[in-house]
Amino acid sequence: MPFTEALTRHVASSDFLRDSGYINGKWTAGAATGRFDVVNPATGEVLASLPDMGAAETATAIDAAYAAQPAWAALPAKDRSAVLRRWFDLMVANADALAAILTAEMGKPLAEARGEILYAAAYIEWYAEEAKRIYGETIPAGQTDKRMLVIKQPVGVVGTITPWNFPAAMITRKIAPALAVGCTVVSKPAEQTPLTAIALAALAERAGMPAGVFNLIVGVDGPAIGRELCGNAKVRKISFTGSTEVGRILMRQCSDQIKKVSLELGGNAPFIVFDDADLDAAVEGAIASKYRNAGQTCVCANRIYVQSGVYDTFARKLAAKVEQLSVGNGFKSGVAIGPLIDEQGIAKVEEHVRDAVAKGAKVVIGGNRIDGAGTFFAPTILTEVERSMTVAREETFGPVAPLFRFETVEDVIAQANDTEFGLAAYFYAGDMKKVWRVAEALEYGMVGINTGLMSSETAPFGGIKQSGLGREGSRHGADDYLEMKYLCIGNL
Ligand SMILES: NC(=O)C1=CN([C@@H]2O[C@H](COP(=O)(O)OP(=O)(O)OC[C@H]3O[C@@H](n4cnc5c(N)ncnc54)[C@H](OP(=O)(O)O)[C@@H]3O)[C@@H](O)[C@H]2O)C=CC1
Ligand SMILES: O=C(O)CCCC(=O)O
Repeated sequence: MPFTEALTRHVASSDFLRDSGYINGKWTAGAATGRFDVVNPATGEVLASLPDMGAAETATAIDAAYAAQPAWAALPAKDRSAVLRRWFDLMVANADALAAILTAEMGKPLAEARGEILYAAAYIEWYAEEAKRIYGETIPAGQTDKRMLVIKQPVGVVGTITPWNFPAAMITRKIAPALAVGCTVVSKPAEQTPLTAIALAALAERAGMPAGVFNLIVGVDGPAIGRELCGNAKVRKISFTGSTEVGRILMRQCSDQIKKVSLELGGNAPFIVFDDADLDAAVEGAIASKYRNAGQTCVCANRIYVQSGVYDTFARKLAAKVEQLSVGNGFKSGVAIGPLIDEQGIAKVEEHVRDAVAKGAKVVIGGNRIDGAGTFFAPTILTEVERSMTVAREETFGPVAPLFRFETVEDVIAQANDTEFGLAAYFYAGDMKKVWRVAEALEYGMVGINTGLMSSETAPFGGIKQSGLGREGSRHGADDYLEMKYLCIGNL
Protein backbone atom coordinates (compact mmCIF):
# COMPACT_ATOMS: atom_id res chain seq x y z
CA MET A 1 0.00 0.00 0.00
CA PRO A 2 1.90 3.10 -1.17
CA PHE A 3 -0.26 5.53 0.83
CA THR A 4 -0.99 5.04 4.50
CA GLU A 5 -4.06 6.01 6.49
CA ALA A 6 -1.96 8.84 7.98
CA LEU A 7 -2.23 10.48 4.56
CA THR A 8 -5.59 9.29 3.26
CA ARG A 9 -7.36 10.55 6.39
CA HIS A 10 -6.55 14.04 5.05
CA VAL A 11 -6.87 13.53 1.31
CA ALA A 12 -8.65 10.93 -0.83
CA SER A 13 -5.95 8.70 -2.28
CA SER A 14 -7.59 8.63 -5.69
CA ASP A 15 -7.52 12.41 -6.16
CA PHE A 16 -3.99 13.37 -7.16
CA LEU A 17 -1.86 10.86 -5.38
CA ARG A 18 0.26 8.63 -7.60
CA ASP A 19 2.98 6.33 -6.36
CA SER A 20 5.64 7.08 -8.97
CA GLY A 21 7.35 9.71 -11.07
CA TYR A 22 5.95 11.01 -14.35
CA ILE A 23 7.92 10.56 -17.57
CA ASN A 24 6.75 11.19 -21.12
CA GLY A 25 3.12 11.37 -20.07
CA LYS A 26 3.24 8.08 -18.11
CA TRP A 27 3.25 7.39 -14.38
CA THR A 28 6.32 5.23 -13.98
CA ALA A 29 9.10 4.22 -11.62
CA GLY A 30 11.41 3.36 -14.51
CA ALA A 31 13.89 0.70 -13.46
CA ALA A 32 13.93 1.82 -9.82
CA THR A 33 13.87 -1.09 -7.37
CA GLY A 34 14.36 0.64 -4.01
CA ARG A 35 11.73 2.72 -2.23
CA PHE A 36 11.73 5.59 0.23
CA ASP A 37 9.26 6.81 2.84
CA VAL A 38 7.61 10.20 3.04
CA VAL A 39 7.08 11.22 6.67
CA ASN A 40 4.83 13.74 8.41
CA PRO A 41 7.23 15.88 10.48
CA ALA A 42 4.47 16.75 12.94
CA THR A 43 3.83 13.15 13.96
CA GLY A 44 6.67 11.04 12.59
CA GLU A 45 4.07 8.90 10.79
CA VAL A 46 4.90 7.41 7.40
CA LEU A 47 2.56 8.87 4.76
CA ALA A 48 3.71 7.06 1.66
CA SER A 49 6.32 4.81 0.16
CA LEU A 50 7.64 5.88 -3.25
CA PRO A 51 10.09 4.42 -5.77
CA ASP A 52 13.60 5.75 -5.40
CA MET A 53 14.28 6.95 -8.94
CA GLY A 54 17.78 8.01 -9.94
CA ALA A 55 20.17 8.85 -12.76
CA ALA A 56 18.82 6.27 -15.25
CA GLU A 57 15.23 7.51 -14.93
CA THR A 58 16.47 11.10 -15.13
CA ALA A 59 18.20 10.31 -18.42
CA THR A 60 14.98 8.78 -19.78
CA ALA A 61 13.02 11.85 -18.71
CA ILE A 62 15.58 14.13 -20.36
CA ASP A 63 15.20 12.18 -23.63
CA ALA A 64 11.42 12.63 -23.42
CA ALA A 65 11.72 16.34 -22.69
CA TYR A 66 14.21 16.75 -25.53
CA ALA A 67 11.93 14.99 -28.00
CA ALA A 68 8.87 16.97 -26.91
CA GLN A 69 10.50 20.40 -26.90
CA PRO A 70 10.39 21.40 -30.61
CA ALA A 71 6.65 20.71 -30.97
CA TRP A 72 5.84 22.44 -27.68
CA ALA A 73 7.90 25.49 -28.68
CA ALA A 74 6.27 25.53 -32.11
CA LEU A 75 2.75 25.79 -30.68
CA PRO A 76 1.23 29.26 -30.88
CA ALA A 77 1.88 31.00 -27.57
CA LYS A 78 -1.87 31.20 -27.09
CA ASP A 79 -2.10 27.39 -27.06
CA ARG A 80 0.68 26.97 -24.48
CA SER A 81 -1.00 29.68 -22.48
CA ALA A 82 -4.32 27.83 -22.56
CA VAL A 83 -2.75 24.66 -21.09
CA LEU A 84 -1.16 26.68 -18.30
CA ARG A 85 -4.42 28.49 -17.64
CA ARG A 86 -6.30 25.19 -17.29
CA TRP A 87 -3.61 23.98 -14.90
CA PHE A 88 -3.99 27.16 -12.84
CA ASP A 89 -7.79 26.73 -12.73
CA LEU A 90 -7.41 23.12 -11.56
CA MET A 91 -5.01 24.14 -8.80
CA VAL A 92 -7.38 26.80 -7.53
CA ALA A 93 -10.38 24.46 -7.71
CA ASN A 94 -8.47 21.82 -5.74
CA ALA A 95 -6.61 24.13 -3.37
CA ASP A 96 -7.97 22.48 -0.22
CA ALA A 97 -6.84 18.97 -1.18
CA LEU A 98 -3.45 20.22 -2.36
CA ALA A 99 -3.00 22.14 0.89
CA ALA A 100 -3.75 19.01 2.89
CA ILE A 101 -1.07 17.05 1.02
CA LEU A 102 1.39 19.89 1.58
CA THR A 103 0.67 20.17 5.30
CA ALA A 104 0.90 16.41 5.73
CA GLU A 105 4.37 16.09 4.23
CA MET A 106 5.89 19.45 5.13
CA GLY A 107 4.13 20.52 8.31
CA LYS A 108 3.17 24.16 7.73
CA PRO A 109 -0.27 25.12 9.10
CA LEU A 110 -3.15 24.29 6.77
CA ALA A 111 -4.16 27.92 6.15
CA GLU A 112 -0.56 28.78 5.31
CA ALA A 113 -0.37 25.73 3.03
CA ARG A 114 -3.51 26.87 1.22
CA GLY A 115 -1.90 30.30 0.87
CA GLU A 116 1.14 28.66 -0.69
CA ILE A 117 -0.99 26.70 -3.16
CA LEU A 118 -2.69 29.90 -4.33
CA TYR A 119 0.67 31.67 -4.45
CA ALA A 120 2.09 28.76 -6.48
CA ALA A 121 -0.91 28.84 -8.82
CA ALA A 122 -0.47 32.59 -9.28
CA TYR A 123 2.89 31.98 -11.00
CA ILE A 124 1.15 29.70 -13.47
CA GLU A 125 -1.56 32.27 -14.13
CA TRP A 126 1.00 35.05 -14.49
CA TYR A 127 3.13 33.14 -17.01
CA ALA A 128 0.08 31.88 -18.89
CA GLU A 129 -0.47 35.57 -19.57
CA GLU A 130 3.19 36.43 -20.18
CA ALA A 131 3.46 33.57 -22.72
CA LYS A 132 1.63 35.82 -25.19
CA ARG A 133 3.93 38.78 -24.60
CA ILE A 134 7.42 37.54 -25.43
CA TYR A 135 8.42 40.43 -27.64
CA GLY A 136 11.59 40.93 -29.66
CA GLU A 137 12.92 44.26 -30.82
CA THR A 138 14.03 46.15 -33.89
CA ILE A 139 17.25 48.14 -33.87
CA PRO A 140 17.84 51.19 -36.07
CA ALA A 141 20.61 49.98 -38.42
CA GLY A 142 23.75 51.98 -39.14
CA GLN A 143 23.61 51.21 -42.89
CA THR A 144 20.71 51.85 -45.23
CA ASP A 145 20.81 48.38 -46.81
CA LYS A 146 20.54 46.56 -43.48
CA ARG A 147 17.81 45.79 -40.99
CA MET A 148 18.59 44.58 -37.47
CA LEU A 149 16.31 42.81 -35.08
CA VAL A 150 16.25 40.53 -32.04
CA ILE A 151 14.02 37.51 -31.58
CA LYS A 152 13.69 35.49 -28.38
CA GLN A 153 13.64 31.70 -28.34
CA PRO A 154 13.30 29.11 -25.54
CA VAL A 155 16.60 27.79 -24.14
CA GLY A 156 15.43 24.17 -24.57
CA VAL A 157 15.24 21.44 -21.91
CA VAL A 158 15.37 22.76 -18.34
CA GLY A 159 16.23 20.76 -15.20
CA THR A 160 14.74 22.07 -11.96
CA ILE A 161 15.79 21.05 -8.45
CA THR A 162 13.70 22.40 -5.59
CA PRO A 163 13.60 22.34 -1.77
CA TRP A 164 11.04 21.21 0.78
CA ASN A 165 10.19 24.55 2.39
CA PHE A 166 7.79 25.64 -0.40
CA PRO A 167 6.95 22.31 -2.06
CA ALA A 168 4.51 23.87 -4.55
CA ALA A 169 5.61 27.46 -5.15
CA MET A 170 9.28 26.71 -5.74
CA ILE A 171 8.31 24.33 -8.53
CA THR A 172 5.74 26.51 -10.26
CA ARG A 173 7.82 29.65 -10.25
CA LYS A 174 10.48 27.81 -12.24
CA ILE A 175 8.43 25.65 -14.54
CA ALA A 176 5.64 28.13 -15.32
CA PRO A 177 7.96 30.61 -17.07
CA ALA A 178 9.93 27.76 -18.65
CA LEU A 179 6.83 26.09 -20.11
CA ALA A 180 5.24 29.40 -21.07
CA VAL A 181 8.10 30.37 -23.36
CA GLY A 182 8.43 26.90 -24.96
CA CYS A 183 10.97 25.03 -22.84
CA THR A 184 10.28 21.51 -21.55
CA VAL A 185 11.17 20.42 -18.04
CA VAL A 186 12.57 17.60 -15.93
CA SER A 187 11.79 18.38 -12.32
CA LYS A 188 13.23 16.92 -9.11
CA PRO A 189 11.49 17.91 -5.86
CA ALA A 190 13.05 17.50 -2.41
CA GLU A 191 12.93 13.98 -1.02
CA GLN A 192 10.89 15.21 1.97
CA THR A 193 8.08 16.69 -0.17
CA PRO A 194 7.50 14.69 -3.37
CA LEU A 195 3.73 14.26 -2.89
CA THR A 196 2.85 17.89 -3.57
CA ALA A 197 4.98 17.73 -6.73
CA ILE A 198 3.20 14.54 -7.79
CA ALA A 199 -0.18 16.20 -7.24
CA LEU A 200 0.91 19.17 -9.39
CA ALA A 201 1.98 16.79 -12.16
CA ALA A 202 -1.35 14.94 -11.93
CA LEU A 203 -3.18 18.23 -12.41
CA ALA A 204 -0.87 19.22 -15.28
CA GLU A 205 -1.78 15.94 -16.96
CA ARG A 206 -5.46 16.66 -16.40
CA ALA A 207 -4.95 20.14 -17.87
CA GLY A 208 -3.77 18.58 -21.14
CA MET A 209 0.00 19.04 -20.87
CA PRO A 210 1.42 17.05 -23.82
CA ALA A 211 3.57 14.00 -23.05
CA GLY A 212 7.20 14.80 -22.31
CA VAL A 213 6.66 18.51 -21.67
CA PHE A 214 6.74 18.21 -17.87
CA ASN A 215 8.52 15.23 -16.33
CA LEU A 216 8.95 14.45 -12.66
CA ILE A 217 11.61 12.35 -10.94
CA VAL A 218 11.15 11.36 -7.28
CA GLY A 219 14.07 9.94 -5.33
CA VAL A 220 16.55 10.46 -2.53
CA ASP A 221 19.81 10.56 -4.44
CA GLY A 222 19.91 14.29 -5.15
CA PRO A 223 23.61 14.23 -6.12
CA ALA A 224 23.11 11.46 -8.73
CA ILE A 225 20.03 13.09 -10.24
CA GLY A 226 21.80 16.46 -10.18
CA ARG A 227 24.89 15.04 -11.93
CA GLU A 228 22.72 13.63 -14.73
CA LEU A 229 20.83 16.90 -15.16
CA CYS A 230 24.05 18.95 -15.18
CA GLY A 231 26.09 16.51 -17.25
CA ASN A 232 23.55 15.58 -19.94
CA ALA A 233 24.12 17.78 -22.98
CA LYS A 234 20.41 17.70 -23.90
CA VAL A 235 19.68 19.85 -20.83
CA ARG A 236 20.41 23.50 -21.59
CA LYS A 237 19.64 25.05 -18.25
CA ILE A 238 19.46 24.23 -14.54
CA SER A 239 17.22 26.16 -12.19
CA PHE A 240 17.79 25.48 -8.49
CA THR A 241 16.47 26.70 -5.17
CA GLY A 242 18.16 25.48 -2.00
CA SER A 243 21.35 25.82 0.00
CA THR A 244 24.30 27.87 -1.23
CA GLU A 245 26.47 24.79 -0.73
CA VAL A 246 24.48 22.72 -3.26
CA GLY A 247 24.12 25.74 -5.58
CA ARG A 248 27.91 25.94 -5.73
CA ILE A 249 28.16 22.23 -6.65
CA LEU A 250 25.58 22.60 -9.42
CA MET A 251 27.25 25.70 -10.84
CA ARG A 252 30.57 23.86 -10.91
CA GLN A 253 28.98 20.85 -12.63
CA CYS A 254 27.32 23.11 -15.20
CA SER A 255 30.58 24.85 -16.02
CA ASP A 256 31.84 21.94 -18.19
CA GLN A 257 29.13 22.62 -20.76
CA ILE A 258 28.73 26.34 -19.96
CA LYS A 259 25.15 25.46 -19.09
CA LYS A 260 22.89 28.30 -18.03
CA VAL A 261 22.02 28.41 -14.34
CA SER A 262 19.44 30.19 -12.21
CA LEU A 263 20.21 29.90 -8.51
CA GLU A 264 18.04 30.98 -5.61
CA LEU A 265 20.19 30.25 -2.57
CA GLY A 266 20.56 30.98 1.09
CA GLY A 267 19.92 34.33 2.75
CA ASN A 268 20.83 36.09 5.97
CA ALA A 269 18.21 38.81 5.94
CA PRO A 270 18.66 41.85 8.15
CA PHE A 271 15.45 43.37 9.54
CA ILE A 272 16.20 46.90 10.77
CA VAL A 273 13.99 48.93 13.10
CA PHE A 274 14.93 52.62 13.28
CA ASP A 275 13.84 54.75 16.21
CA ASP A 276 11.42 56.77 14.04
CA ALA A 277 9.59 53.61 12.91
CA ASP A 278 5.98 52.80 13.70
CA LEU A 279 6.89 50.18 16.34
CA ASP A 280 3.60 48.30 16.28
CA ALA A 281 3.84 47.96 12.51
CA ALA A 282 7.47 46.85 12.87
CA VAL A 283 6.43 44.16 15.36
CA GLU A 284 3.73 42.91 12.97
CA GLY A 285 6.25 42.90 10.13
CA ALA A 286 8.82 41.04 12.22
CA ILE A 287 6.29 38.38 13.17
CA ALA A 288 5.28 37.90 9.54
CA SER A 289 8.82 37.85 8.24
CA LYS A 290 10.43 35.81 11.01
CA TYR A 291 7.82 33.22 11.96
CA ARG A 292 6.18 32.51 8.58
CA ASN A 293 6.79 28.83 7.78
CA ALA A 294 8.37 28.46 11.26
CA GLY A 295 11.29 30.58 10.05
CA GLN A 296 12.16 28.11 7.28
CA THR A 297 12.25 30.65 4.50
CA CYS A 298 15.30 32.00 2.71
CA VAL A 299 13.87 35.52 2.81
CA CYS A 300 12.88 35.44 6.48
CA ALA A 301 14.42 37.91 8.93
CA ASN A 302 17.57 36.26 10.26
CA ARG A 303 19.12 39.22 12.12
CA ILE A 304 16.88 41.83 13.72
CA TYR A 305 18.68 45.16 14.31
CA VAL A 306 16.91 47.58 16.64
CA GLN A 307 18.10 51.14 17.31
CA SER A 308 19.04 51.50 20.97
CA GLY A 309 16.36 54.13 21.84
CA VAL A 310 13.54 51.66 21.01
CA TYR A 311 15.33 48.36 21.68
CA ASP A 312 13.69 47.49 24.99
CA THR A 313 10.21 48.59 23.93
CA PHE A 314 10.46 46.64 20.66
CA ALA A 315 11.66 43.51 22.49
CA ARG A 316 8.76 43.76 24.97
CA LYS A 317 6.13 44.30 22.27
CA LEU A 318 7.54 41.49 20.13
CA ALA A 319 7.57 39.08 23.08
CA ALA A 320 3.92 39.90 23.86
CA LYS A 321 2.94 38.88 20.32
CA VAL A 322 5.21 35.84 20.10
CA GLU A 323 3.72 34.52 23.32
CA GLN A 324 0.41 34.21 21.49
CA LEU A 325 1.77 32.08 18.63
CA SER A 326 0.42 28.59 18.98
CA VAL A 327 2.75 25.72 18.03
CA GLY A 328 1.44 22.35 16.89
CA ASN A 329 0.25 20.01 14.18
CA GLY A 330 -0.62 22.10 11.12
CA PHE A 331 -3.99 20.37 10.80
CA LYS A 332 -5.11 21.74 14.18
CA SER A 333 -7.07 24.96 13.90
CA GLY A 334 -5.42 28.07 15.34
CA VAL A 335 -1.89 26.70 14.98
CA ALA A 336 0.53 29.37 13.73
CA ILE A 337 3.79 27.43 13.83
CA GLY A 338 4.23 23.87 12.64
CA PRO A 339 7.19 21.53 13.05
CA LEU A 340 10.63 22.00 11.57
CA ILE A 341 11.25 19.76 8.62
CA ASP A 342 13.44 17.12 10.27
CA GLU A 343 15.99 16.28 12.99
CA GLN A 344 18.80 17.92 11.02
CA GLY A 345 16.80 21.14 10.80
CA ILE A 346 16.02 21.24 14.51
CA ALA A 347 19.61 20.37 15.46
CA LYS A 348 20.86 23.42 13.53
CA VAL A 349 18.42 25.70 15.35
CA GLU A 350 19.38 24.23 18.74
CA GLU A 351 23.05 24.78 17.97
CA HIS A 352 22.51 28.43 16.98
CA VAL A 353 20.66 29.12 20.23
CA ARG A 354 23.23 27.26 22.32
CA ASP A 355 26.09 29.20 20.71
CA ALA A 356 24.36 32.57 21.24
CA VAL A 357 23.57 31.84 24.88
CA ALA A 358 27.11 30.61 25.55
CA LYS A 359 28.41 33.93 24.20
CA GLY A 360 26.10 36.07 26.35
CA ALA A 361 22.69 36.31 24.63
CA LYS A 362 19.57 36.25 26.83
CA VAL A 363 16.53 34.08 26.06
CA VAL A 364 13.41 36.26 26.42
CA ILE A 365 11.00 33.58 25.33
CA GLY A 366 11.28 30.02 23.99
CA GLY A 367 14.81 28.75 23.38
CA ASN A 368 14.08 25.06 23.36
CA ARG A 369 12.70 22.13 21.45
CA ILE A 370 9.21 20.99 22.46
CA ASP A 371 9.20 17.43 23.77
CA GLY A 372 7.08 14.72 22.18
CA ALA A 373 6.58 13.33 18.69
CA GLY A 374 7.48 15.69 15.88
CA THR A 375 10.22 18.26 15.40
CA PHE A 376 8.75 21.33 17.11
CA PHE A 377 10.82 24.28 18.32
CA ALA A 378 9.35 26.99 20.53
CA PRO A 379 9.21 30.45 18.94
CA THR A 380 12.21 32.20 20.43
CA ILE A 381 13.50 35.72 21.04
CA LEU A 382 17.12 36.37 21.98
CA THR A 383 18.37 39.75 23.19
CA GLU A 384 21.88 41.18 23.63
CA VAL A 385 22.97 39.38 20.51
CA GLU A 386 26.42 40.21 19.13
CA ARG A 387 28.10 39.83 15.76
CA SER A 388 30.50 37.14 17.08
CA MET A 389 27.58 34.69 17.38
CA THR A 390 26.72 32.11 14.71
CA VAL A 391 23.22 33.60 14.30
CA ALA A 392 24.87 36.72 12.88
CA ARG A 393 26.56 34.83 10.07
CA GLU A 394 24.51 31.75 9.21
CA GLU A 395 20.92 31.21 8.14
CA THR A 396 19.15 29.68 11.18
CA PHE A 397 16.11 28.40 9.24
CA GLY A 398 13.96 28.22 12.36
CA PRO A 399 11.70 30.35 14.61
CA VAL A 400 14.47 32.27 16.38
CA ALA A 401 14.53 36.09 16.45
CA PRO A 402 17.95 37.42 17.53
CA LEU A 403 17.81 41.12 18.46
CA PHE A 404 20.99 43.15 17.82
CA ARG A 405 21.35 46.69 19.19
CA PHE A 406 22.67 49.52 16.98
CA GLU A 407 23.30 53.27 17.32
CA THR A 408 23.64 54.95 13.91
CA VAL A 409 22.48 54.54 10.32
CA GLU A 410 26.08 54.07 9.10
CA ASP A 411 26.73 51.43 11.74
CA VAL A 412 23.63 49.36 10.90
CA ILE A 413 24.18 49.54 7.16
CA ALA A 414 27.73 48.28 7.63
CA GLN A 415 26.53 45.42 9.85
CA ALA A 416 23.63 44.53 7.55
CA ASN A 417 25.95 44.33 4.54
CA ASP A 418 28.64 42.38 6.40
CA THR A 419 27.67 39.00 4.95
CA GLU A 420 28.36 36.99 1.82
CA PHE A 421 24.59 36.73 1.28
CA GLY A 422 22.40 39.30 -0.49
CA LEU A 423 18.86 38.00 -0.90
CA ALA A 424 16.30 40.01 1.13
CA ALA A 425 16.53 42.87 3.63
CA TYR A 426 13.83 44.77 5.51
CA PHE A 427 13.68 48.02 7.38
CA TYR A 428 11.15 50.16 9.20
CA ALA A 429 11.66 53.95 9.28
CA GLY A 430 9.59 57.13 9.07
CA ASP A 431 11.84 59.76 7.53
CA MET A 432 11.71 59.62 3.71
CA LYS A 433 15.28 60.83 3.29
CA LYS A 434 16.47 57.95 5.43
CA VAL A 435 14.20 55.53 3.57
CA TRP A 436 15.88 56.31 0.24
CA ARG A 437 19.38 56.38 1.70
CA VAL A 438 19.04 53.01 3.42
CA ALA A 439 17.18 51.37 0.51
CA GLU A 440 19.98 52.32 -1.86
CA ALA A 441 22.79 51.34 0.52
CA LEU A 442 21.58 47.82 1.35
CA GLU A 443 23.38 45.25 -0.82
CA TYR A 444 20.40 42.96 -1.42
CA GLY A 445 18.29 41.84 -4.37
CA MET A 446 15.05 42.69 -2.55
CA VAL A 447 14.30 45.28 0.13
CA GLY A 448 11.05 45.44 2.09
CA ILE A 449 10.40 48.95 3.42
CA ASN A 450 7.85 49.14 6.23
CA THR A 451 6.67 45.64 5.33
CA GLY A 452 7.74 42.16 6.36
CA LEU A 453 6.28 40.37 3.34
CA MET A 454 7.10 41.26 -0.25
CA SER A 455 6.89 38.05 -2.29
CA SER A 456 4.61 38.23 -5.30
CA GLU A 457 4.40 36.57 -8.69
CA THR A 458 4.37 40.08 -10.17
CA ALA A 459 7.79 41.04 -8.75
CA PRO A 460 11.36 39.87 -9.48
CA PHE A 461 12.47 37.52 -6.68
CA GLY A 462 16.20 36.85 -6.38
CA GLY A 463 19.48 37.70 -4.77
CA ILE A 464 22.95 39.09 -5.32
CA LYS A 465 26.36 37.99 -3.95
CA GLN A 466 26.26 34.33 -2.84
CA SER A 467 22.45 34.32 -2.66
CA GLY A 468 22.17 33.50 -6.31
CA LEU A 469 21.77 34.36 -9.95
CA GLY A 470 18.70 35.33 -11.93
CA ARG A 471 15.19 36.41 -11.03
CA GLU A 472 11.93 34.51 -10.65
CA GLY A 473 8.47 36.01 -11.13
CA SER A 474 7.49 39.21 -12.97
CA ARG A 475 8.15 39.84 -16.65
CA HIS A 476 11.88 39.46 -15.92
CA GLY A 477 11.39 35.84 -14.82
CA ALA A 478 10.66 34.77 -18.40
CA ASP A 479 14.01 36.14 -19.63
CA ASP A 480 15.86 33.49 -17.64
CA TYR A 481 14.35 30.82 -19.94
CA LEU A 482 14.92 32.67 -23.22
CA GLU A 483 17.86 33.10 -25.55
CA MET A 484 18.22 36.29 -27.54
CA LYS A 485 18.97 35.88 -31.22
CA TYR A 486 20.21 38.86 -33.22
CA LEU A 487 19.19 38.85 -36.88
CA CYS A 488 20.93 41.10 -39.35
CA ILE A 489 19.37 41.29 -42.81
CA GLY A 490 21.69 42.74 -45.42
CA ASN A 491 21.71 43.65 -49.07
CA LEU A 492 18.26 45.23 -48.98
N1 LIG B 1 17.02 28.99 -0.47
C1 LIG B 1 16.11 28.24 0.08
O1 LIG B 1 14.93 28.43 -0.11
C2 LIG B 1 16.51 27.09 0.91
C3 LIG B 1 17.63 27.11 1.69
N2 LIG B 1 17.94 26.03 2.42
C4 LIG B 1 19.11 26.10 3.31
O2 LIG B 1 19.84 24.90 3.18
C5 LIG B 1 19.92 24.24 4.44
C6 LIG B 1 19.89 22.73 4.21
O3 LIG B 1 18.63 22.33 3.66
P1 LIG B 1 18.56 21.15 2.60
O4 LIG B 1 17.20 20.66 2.44
O5 LIG B 1 19.61 20.16 2.98
O6 LIG B 1 18.94 21.91 1.23
P2 LIG B 1 19.63 21.33 -0.05
O7 LIG B 1 20.20 22.46 -0.81
O8 LIG B 1 20.53 20.21 0.30
O9 LIG B 1 18.42 20.64 -0.88
C7 LIG B 1 17.64 21.30 -1.82
C8 LIG B 1 17.43 20.40 -3.04
O10 LIG B 1 18.68 20.05 -3.62
C9 LIG B 1 18.80 18.63 -3.76
N3 LIG B 1 20.21 18.26 -3.64
C10 LIG B 1 20.93 18.03 -2.52
N4 LIG B 1 22.22 17.78 -2.84
C11 LIG B 1 22.30 17.84 -4.19
C12 LIG B 1 23.36 17.68 -5.13
N5 LIG B 1 24.61 17.42 -4.75
N6 LIG B 1 23.08 17.82 -6.43
C13 LIG B 1 21.84 18.09 -6.85
N7 LIG B 1 20.79 18.27 -6.00
C14 LIG B 1 21.02 18.15 -4.69
C15 LIG B 1 17.92 18.10 -2.66
O11 LIG B 1 17.60 16.78 -2.93
P3 LIG B 1 17.25 15.76 -1.75
O12 LIG B 1 16.05 16.30 -1.11
O13 LIG B 1 17.03 14.48 -2.43
O14 LIG B 1 18.44 15.78 -0.84
C16 LIG B 1 16.74 19.07 -2.73
O15 LIG B 1 15.91 18.73 -3.82
C17 LIG B 1 18.75 24.79 5.25
O16 LIG B 1 18.96 24.71 6.63
C18 LIG B 1 18.70 26.21 4.77
O17 LIG B 1 19.63 26.99 5.46
C19 LIG B 1 17.17 24.90 2.37
C20 LIG B 1 16.06 24.82 1.62
C21 LIG B 1 15.61 25.95 0.85
O1 LIG C 1 13.18 30.39 -1.18
C1 LIG C 1 12.40 30.38 -0.23
O2 LIG C 1 12.67 30.18 0.95
C2 LIG C 1 11.01 30.53 -0.56
C3 LIG C 1 10.65 31.93 -0.70
C4 LIG C 1 9.22 32.03 -0.49
C5 LIG C 1 8.72 33.28 -1.05
O3 LIG C 1 8.53 33.32 -2.26
O4 LIG C 1 8.52 34.21 -0.29
